[in-house]
Amino acid sequence: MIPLVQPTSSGLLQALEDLDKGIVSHTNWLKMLHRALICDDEKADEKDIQPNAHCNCNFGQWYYSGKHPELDEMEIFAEIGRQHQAMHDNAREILLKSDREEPIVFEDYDSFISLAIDFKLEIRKLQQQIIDQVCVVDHLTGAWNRQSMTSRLTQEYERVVRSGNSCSICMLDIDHFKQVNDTHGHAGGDQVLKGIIDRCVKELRAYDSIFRYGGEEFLLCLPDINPAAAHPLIERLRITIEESPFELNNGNSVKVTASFGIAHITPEKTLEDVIVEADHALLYAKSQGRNCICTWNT
Ligand SMILES: Nc1nc2c(ncn2[C@@H]2O[C@H](COP(=O)(O)OP(=O)(O)OP(=O)(O)O)[C@@H](O)[C@H]2O)c(=O)[nH]1
Repeated sequence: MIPLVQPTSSGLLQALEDLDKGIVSHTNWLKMLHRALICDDEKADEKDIQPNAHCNCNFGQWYYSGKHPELDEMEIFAEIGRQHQAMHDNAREILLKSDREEPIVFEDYDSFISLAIDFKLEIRKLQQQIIDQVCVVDHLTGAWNRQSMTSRLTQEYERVVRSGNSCSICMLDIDHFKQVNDTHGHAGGDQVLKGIIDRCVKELRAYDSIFRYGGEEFLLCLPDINPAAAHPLIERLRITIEESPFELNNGNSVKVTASFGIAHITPEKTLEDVIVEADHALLYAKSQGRNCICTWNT
């Protein structure tokens, strides 16, 4: 199953922009390099002849800055770094040959230009991966978004039907959240939403997933858990939310509670039925005074 949450995407969106700048600056760099090689009155940039030219260009400075931890863990990002260095190393060799007035054979040129093309294609591939990731994640909380929920839950439903394994879903809704916004502002409310996800990550299992279902409502998918075991797991989460105050950036501390509705996936029900059941169970929990769990029994 997919993990609980993904890192929030503001860093990734910034990376998309920075990668675009990398493409633009290297397109300009290629133009200047060709000029230096072709036009008699143009000289190569001294920086391009240095052994560490790949660290000194704008993209290189950004690449080695360590300011994008989300990318540093991606294999494709490491590959881009290798290609970028190889491209600069090749350019340096060509420029030095030109300086020494040695012939630049077509193999030298072809290998250099292939590296330059591959570098650009690899950056475009990374950008596509980032876009795919950003599109399935809720930007505020890092939970999976509603668009990704149906396909993920369908996979889980099919697994239950195929293998007979159990799976529960749980609706979580923060109690009186409007009051949090009214008292602490929308920014304070946003911090509480993020804090709820932190508490879910702490209490749920690594293979559970959290989807942002609506404003202050989340759907938890709990695979391989029998109906009897789902309740104690969610009870731990309920208590953690109730007992750990949320520290806001403005120095205030807020206490909130949440209500929960649990339903179980079974082959004879549709996925839509199970979501409706969890929703009904949640409404019942609200009607019972909130800060409690209600399980739909069929
Ligand atoms: N800060 C913040 N508020 C949100 C967001 N999305 C929805 N809300 C607010 O969530 C509140 C939900 O209010 P209600 O549906 O009345 O529910 P409630 O106050 O939690 O009351 P109960 O659910 O009945 O306990 C509204 O005030 C919305 O403006 C968001 O992304 N950020």
